[in-house]
Parts: sequence; C-alpha cells; structure tokens
Amino acid sequence: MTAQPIASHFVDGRYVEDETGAEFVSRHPATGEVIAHLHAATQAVIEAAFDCAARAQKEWAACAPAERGRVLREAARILRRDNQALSELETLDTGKPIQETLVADAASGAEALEYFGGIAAGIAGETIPVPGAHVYTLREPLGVCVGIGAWNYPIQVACWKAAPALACGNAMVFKPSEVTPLTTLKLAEALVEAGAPPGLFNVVQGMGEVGAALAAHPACAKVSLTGSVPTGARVAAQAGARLIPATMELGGKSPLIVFDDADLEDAVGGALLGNFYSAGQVCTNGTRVFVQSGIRDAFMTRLLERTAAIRIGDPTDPDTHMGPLISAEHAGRVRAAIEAGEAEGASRLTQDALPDLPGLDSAAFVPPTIFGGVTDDMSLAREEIFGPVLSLLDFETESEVIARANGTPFGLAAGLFTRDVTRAHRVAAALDAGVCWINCYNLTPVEAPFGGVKASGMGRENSKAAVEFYTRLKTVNLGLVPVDSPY
Ligand SMILES: NC(=O)c1ccc[n+]([C@@H]2O[C@H](COP(=O)([O-])OP(=O)(O)OC[C@H]3O[C@@H](n4cnc5c(N)ncnc54)[C@H](O)[C@@H]3O)[C@@H](O)[C@H]2O)c1
Repeated sequence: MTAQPIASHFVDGRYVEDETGAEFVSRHPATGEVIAHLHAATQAVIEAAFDCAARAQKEWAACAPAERGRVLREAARILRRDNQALSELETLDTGKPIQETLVADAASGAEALEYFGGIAAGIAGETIPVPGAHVYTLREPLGVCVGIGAWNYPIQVACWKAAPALACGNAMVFKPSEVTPLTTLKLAEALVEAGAPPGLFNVVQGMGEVGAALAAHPACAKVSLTGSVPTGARVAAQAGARLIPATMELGGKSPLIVFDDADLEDAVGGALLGNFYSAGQVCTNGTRVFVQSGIRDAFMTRLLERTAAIRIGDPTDPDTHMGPLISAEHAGRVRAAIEAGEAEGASRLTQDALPDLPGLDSAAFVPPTIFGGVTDDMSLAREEIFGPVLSLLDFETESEVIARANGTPFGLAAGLFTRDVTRAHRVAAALDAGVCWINCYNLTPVEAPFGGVKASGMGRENSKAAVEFYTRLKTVNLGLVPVDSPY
C-alpha cells in the first residue's frame, strides 16, 4: 500500500523536494503501514515558498475579483470530480471511514471554494455619510497568509483557510499536520489546474518547528491555525509579538444538554453523532452530555442500544461506521483517559471489547465508550480526550445546567435538545460557545460563521464573517468643502 506523493512540498506551482530536510513518514492508521516518506521543509524551501507567494499575491490581487472567484469555483469542480480518489487518500492518511470521507472532507472543501468563489466579486468596503466629505472604506488583502492544519480534517481545514484567503486577494503558505500530509498537496494541484497563478497556494511539510518558522517569518501577514489549545497559545503569542492578526480554531469540551421534553431519538442521534463521528476526533464534539432526570433512563437505554449497532472495522470498507484513531499512540492516550475515568469512579456502561480486526492493528482502535455518573470535577468532564468517549452527567434544572455547561475554560460549541422553543433560545443565548446547535449537532454549513470563544479560539472561518479576518480596512476621506485651517 503506497500513497507516495511526487515530492514533499508544492511550491511555485510544482512539486519540490529537499532531501536535506528531516525525514518523516505517513502511516495508514488502520494497519500502521507506511504509505509515504516525506521531508520536512528546510529554510530554503520556506524562503522559496514566501518569495513566490509574495510575487503571486501581487498578480492575484490585481486581477478582477470575478476572475478570482471563477478560479476558486473551478478548483471546487476539480475537487468534486476527484472526490472518490481524494476520499480514498484521506481515508488512507487519517483512518476515517470512507463513508465519512466521501461526504465530509474534500466535499466540504469544495463547498468552501464554491462559497468564497461566489462572494469574491462582492467583497467591498462601504461609503460612510459624513457632512462635507466623501468617506469610504476599502477592504484590502493582507498579503501572504500562513495556514497551519490539524490531522482530523486535513483537506477540509486547508480549504476552509485557503478559500477565504484567496477570495480576498491573499496568497497562502500552508503547513498540513505532519501526521496527515497528503491531501493538501492535491488541493495545491487543483488550484493550479483551475488557473491560479503558480505560487498562490503553497504547501510546505514538517513538524511544529516548521509551523513556528512560518508564523515567525517577516513576510507572514497573518496566521490561521487549527490545532490544540497549547499550540494555539504559542502561535498566537508569536503573532502578538509581531502584531499580525491571528485566527485560532482550537479544542473544546462542549456540552450537549438533553431536556426532559426532548425528542428521544433525535437527542440520542445527536449525542451519537457528536461523540462517535470520526471516532470522536472532532473539535466540536459534545462530550459532556447533560441529561435531565426525567428522561435519563430512556435516553441511556436507547443510547446503549444504538451504540451497540456501530460497526467498527476497516475504514476502507464502505459498511464501516468507525475506524481506528489517528494512531496507536493516540489510541493509547484515549485508553489512558478511559482508565483515569474508571479510577475516578465513573461507571463504564459499554464493553471494553473490539470485534475481530483481521489484518488491522487493533492497538489503534478504541470501541465507542460511554460513562455514566460523571461529575464535573472528573477528568472525563474537564479534558479534551479527542476519541470516542461520551460522558453522561445528570442534572435537574435549567439554571443549574447552564452554570455547569459554562464551567469550562473552553467555548467552542454547545448543543441542546428540547421541544420548548422559548427555552431553546433562552439557553442558547446563555451558553458560552461560538456555535450552538438546537435539536441537531455538528452541522457546519459554509454559509454560517464557525469558531470558538474563551480558550477555544478567536476569529471566525466560513461565511461572510471570514472576510473580516482575511482583509484589512482602509478609510479614505475626500474633502468636499474648503479646508478649514486656522493657520
Ligand atoms: N476548532 C477547530 O476548528 C478545530 C478543528 C480540528 C481540530 N481542532 C483541534 O486540534 C487538535 C488536534 O489536532 P493536532 O493534534 O494536530 O493539534 P496540534 O496542536 O498538535 O497541531 C496542530 C498543527 O500545529 C502544528 N504545530 C505544532 N506546534 C507548533 C508551533 N509551536 N508553531 C506552529 N505550529 C505548530 C502542528 O505541526 C500541526 O500542523 C484538537 O485539540 C482539536 O480540538 C480544532
């Protein structure tokens, strides 16, 4: 099994290798097999990427916004054309089931390219009515933006950053996670095929040091990171030291609240989606499931029944619901979190058992795990586990659950299930979260802003809101009356 790219990096419209960079490999998580050998970017590769990006950005910013939009929409068409192959590659690189990658990865990336391709020609400033002057604003590109990605949604994350950045007239140097380096190279190919100038979107590979070097580069005009809170704090501090804007899409420990009057099947479905999709490796997951006492028993019964029907196995099999975690090493961390939960007194309601996994590395798999009797002080309720671990917490009243749901440093997302429309809006308004879901979970339409509050990040991706984070505003004042000078 191989998924070896032509070369490690994609710079100035073509694949580039520099074998003096540190070697690393990409593995297929389900088997542990090495699928690609790569080299981390050297300083020479990084300089080449910024040089060509600066050149391409000038050309791109000078071209008609409608033309920029056309190129992005053409790139979307190419991703859709190649969706099968891209999804297979994403499944090899991430271990996520093919039934997910076919709909949620390159396809979501294509939606971002379509959306921002569509609004590119409408990005504009405004006129401001002021007596005696004609005042208007211009929305200008920032220059060369740096994107740094996480491993759970590699091509989606790259598109969610590249599409708004490019629509606004910027160029980008992007570093995928070293764990999942492959599909972002295909995005770079698609943009060139679509007619983007060489150098507009560059991919450089490597570990955290390469990301840090990109964010610290004097030509970096903005950095957008998707990753963990500790990395976000480091990268935001670097950006702060240089006074450049930063968008941070970080981790979470989101609450999902099920009130007594909820539709039972919808609430159970939401909790399953919001904990076990992508084997739980989703930043917005509602891992603290607060269940009101009147619905507790019915909810738990259906949750366990439906969890038992989850098919674990080979992610390349279209029937598989849940594949491995990103690596045996990460699965080990998730197992340690499960053991800590047991040691702290939570009761494990699911079996610690995997099906036979012939030819696969069972060390990379963790079965869907549900804990009951979880209290707010337990590590299960406080730490982002980033695996298929759902914690059930009991509650009685609305005001109690709002306070407990907000009792976390994170603020990425929150969900609630209720048939009471007044309560739904009241509780959504009271929750500390960048995104709230009422009677659904983990919907992220490109038309709506996405991002966190508190330690979960700053800035927004998707929607018209993203334009604010990839442009700078210039105010122009034109005097219409004689200059009123006392001198
Ligand atoms: N909010 C969101 O949109 C979102 C989406 C997906 C994942 N996440 C979060 O991402 C995390 C999982 O991803 P991960 O393990 O890849 O995160 P991570 O923080 O370990 O790495 C993220 C990226 O940052 C790079 N990096 C590491 N140190 C760096 C440094 N000092 N300077 C610059 N770059 C550096 C890594 O190489 C990688 O490309 C989880 O916490 C998850 O919640 C958030």
